[in-house]
Formats: sequence, structure tokens, C-alpha cells
Amino acid sequence: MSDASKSLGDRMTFPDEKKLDWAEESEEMDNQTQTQQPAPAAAPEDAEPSDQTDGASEFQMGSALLEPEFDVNVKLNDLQQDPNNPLFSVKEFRDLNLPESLQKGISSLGFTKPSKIQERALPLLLQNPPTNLIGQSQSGTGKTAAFVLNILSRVDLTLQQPQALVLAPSRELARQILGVVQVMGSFMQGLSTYQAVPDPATRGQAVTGQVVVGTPGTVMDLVRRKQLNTRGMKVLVLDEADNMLDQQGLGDQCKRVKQLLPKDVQTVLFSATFPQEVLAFTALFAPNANQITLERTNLTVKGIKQMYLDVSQDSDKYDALIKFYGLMTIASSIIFVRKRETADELSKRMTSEGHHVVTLTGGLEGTERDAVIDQFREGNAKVLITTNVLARGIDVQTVTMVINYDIPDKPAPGRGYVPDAETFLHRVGRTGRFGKVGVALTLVHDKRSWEMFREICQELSINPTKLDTDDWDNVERVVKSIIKSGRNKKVDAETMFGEQ
Ligand SMILES: Nc1ncnc2c1ncn2[C@@H]1O[C@H](COP(=O)(O)OP(=O)(O)OP(=O)(O)O)[C@@H](O)[C@H]1O
Repeated sequence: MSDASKSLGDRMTFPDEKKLDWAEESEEMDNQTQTQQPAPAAAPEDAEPSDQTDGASEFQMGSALLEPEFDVNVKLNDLQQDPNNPLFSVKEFRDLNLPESLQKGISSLGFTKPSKIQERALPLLLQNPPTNLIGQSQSGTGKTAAFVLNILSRVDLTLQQPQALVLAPSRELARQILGVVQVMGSFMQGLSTYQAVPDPATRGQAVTGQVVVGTPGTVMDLVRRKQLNTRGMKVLVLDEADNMLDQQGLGDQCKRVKQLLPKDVQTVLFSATFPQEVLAFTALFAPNANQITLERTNLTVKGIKQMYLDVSQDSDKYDALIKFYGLMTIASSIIFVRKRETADELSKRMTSEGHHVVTLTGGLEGTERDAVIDQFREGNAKVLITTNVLARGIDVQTVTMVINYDIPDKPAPGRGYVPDAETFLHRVGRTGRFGKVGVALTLVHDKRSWEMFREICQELSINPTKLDTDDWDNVERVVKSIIKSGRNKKVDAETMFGEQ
């Protein structure tokens, strides 16, 4: 029996009781369903969105985790020929009726064929009169290009006023999306953009950019101070929409912003996750929307190889992490922790031992955050330690490993903290992007963390491979073979996809 085909029970056995600290801690689219609503005869009245919110807010190992570009291209071609893969499409970009300038923009980004979400969402987005859309597809499958192409095809270059607004949950994601707008629109003569994130340098300026991308709080401030005129807005996009609408503060701001836009604004919501309870009120935010949704069992990205390290206690996590890094070459990696303090502590410790790491948390100033993420994107720093602030949307192609140093959790009314499968999925989705292979490593250190991880795995139908810290040579062998199986495009379906 291959490792991949063992049952969850076989592969996720309880850690050795002797090692446990039992104390509780304080702290594809063939399966993708597409529902097309008939286009409303007249623009629908904006329903008041529900206020039902939940509160919250070159280490070296035979270069195992360094992918040669050629390999990746060959594999991408193969994946895009496989009808069961989210990157597959029947159509070519030229079949999507996009203007010549955008075809050039697409080529300049190096895209040859659309992914499924692009192929399916774009015809729905581009139809007239415009209709709302709720679009779901796995992490790293090209949702950004889908909504950016719609926006750019609707911008009237003769009008120097804001016409489209994209809201994102973090400063880094807003900056990244703006970058895509700029490259994709680089052949649209006269296109102007505006980055609406906290920035003392632009305070007080009137916004004239045709495409505005920002975070909800800053956009709200700009509208309130009458710097951003919303009258000419034709498209509103919420990226990571489930997260935006599910959080008390962010959700309220998004709703307020929407109320200030023209009633017939095309509302577009994208995410890799739309939990059932959130879908109900996203539908109120984007009434009569066409919907492209995924079955819960299809949310995981097959190229992301799931593993876990079972250590004895919380205080052993650090040594295990360092040992793991010592084994291999990792192009770039992201370590997710629960709290800022852990990020700072980990960073101090790793730095003092000669590792080059950078840290990004909500505790930094905007300009510091920009400097850190830019350093990481440019490859000047290979290890990024962060909190959930960067769990969603961030696209850095060189990231071959994501580490869950702490297992993601969320508050649940009356139940304290419960495992957060959505955040897990978004975190690990920072690797394995658009057909690349990546590794997601989760650290488990006691009964509670093990149970949380098991719940997440069950919810997402993940069958992770256990790495035994008693035998590091074997860890190296296991990791190598798992990655190799993901790389080899000729491996049988079970070996490649059977484990998740
Ligand atoms: N058609 C395409 N061909 C090749 N590469 C593409 C294509 N579309 C998008 N990409 C690339 O795929 C990567 C992931 O795209 P994107 O960031 O839009 O994913 P996403 O679906 O929004 O993911 P997430 O859910 O994590 O936000 C980007 O680097 C993007 O440039």
C-alpha cells in the first residue's frame, strides 16, 4: 500500500503519550458548480447586507525544494491539459473577447492559457448589462486576473475619475493587486490607478485614479473626507470576500463603502473559501449574483504536499524547526505563528543563531511592512515569519514551503477557540501556486494541537504524512520522495493526488 493510500487513522496516529504534555493551552471545476442567474431586467435594489458577523476581526537538500523553471513549464502545460485540474480550460484567452490591449497585457504576464476560474468567470463578468458574481476557486488559480480583466475592460479611458474599486483585507494584498492592474493595463494608454492604503505622503490628495485598490478603512476615510468621488464607480470587487464580510470591523466598513456607491455597481466577490454560513450574507451583499462555487472536498490544492512534525512539547517546536531547515534547501518559506510576540521571539532567536529572517506583523508601520514584503519578494530574505495578516492572497512564486508553527484557530461563541480550517487552507495556499509543487508543514506538540490538526485535516480531506523527529535521516528521505512524486508529471494519479 502506498503511503498516499493509507487511511487517515493509519497516518495520523496519536502521538506517543509519553511525549505529550496533556495540559490545555491558553491560548476543479468539474466539481465546481456554476449557477447562472438570469440577468435582472433592471439593476437590483441594494439589499441591506446582514449584520450577522462573527466578531473578530538556500537551506540544501539535493535542492529538493528548488524548482527549475523548465520543469515548471512542462508541468504547467500538462496540468492545463487535464480536465480535472483547476488550471484546465477549453478556451484560449483570445476566445474571451478581450480588447487587444488586454491580450497584450496577458502576454506580458507570460500567461498562455486561462485557468478554469478565468475561463468560467470572465464570460459571466463581461456580459452586459453587468451582473454580480460570487466566484470561488482554489488558492493560486488566478482569481486576481479574472477580476482585473473585467475591471480593465470596463474602464473608460476618456474619463479621469474613479470607475472601479477593489477592496482587500491587507495592505500587502492591496499593493499586490494594484501591481497586477498596472501590468495587465500597461498597454492601455492613459490608465490611471490609485493605491488606497494608509500613506502619509498622499494624505489630503483628491483621488483621480480610474482604478482604486485599497483596504476598507482607508477607502472609507477617503470617501468621508470627500477625496474619493464614488459617483462614477461601475465595479466593486471584494477579494477574500468571506474574510472581509465575516469580520465585524472590516465587514461593516465594506458595507458602508458599498452603500456610498451607485446602486447599479457590479459587485464581484472572490475567495478560495466561502463557508456556508458566510455565503448566506455574501448573497445579500451581491444580490442576484451568478455563483461559481466549489465542493468542500475540492478546496485543497493537490500540488501542496501536507506533512506534520510531532514534537513532545511547545518548547521543542523551535529545535525541530531549526533541525528541519538544516536539512534542506528551501527557495523561500513562510512561517505562520498565532501571535505577534511569537513572531518577534522566533525572529530574535533565529537571527541570533545566524539565520536571515524577516518578520511582518500588524505591529509594524506601513512603510516598514512595505520594505519587509518587498525584501521577501525580491528574494533578499528567504524566510518570512508572520501572523494571519499575510495568510490570504499573497503571491510569491518562489515560496516552496509554508510552516504552521502554530495551528490556526478562531473564537467560537461559547466554545472558546476552535480550529480554523479556512485560515489553514489560505496559509498553506501561499505555496503550490498555479501548478507549482509546495510543502506545507504543521507542527503538533500536544493532545490539543493534535486534535485541532486532525479536525482540520478531516474537514478538508487532507491525509498528511507524519515526519518522525526521532529519525531525521528518514525525515529527509520522506520529504524528498514526496516532493519528487509531486514533481514527476508521469506519476499515477493515486501517488500524485491520492493523498489529499
Ligand atoms: N492563466 C495563467 N497562466 C499562468 N499563470 C497565471 C495565470 N493566471 C494567473 N497566473 C499566475 O498564478 C499566480 C496565482 O494567481 P492569483 O494570485 O491570482 O491566485 P488566486 O486564485 O487569487 O489565489 P489566492 O486564493 O491565494 O488569493 C500568480 O502568480 C499569477 O500571475
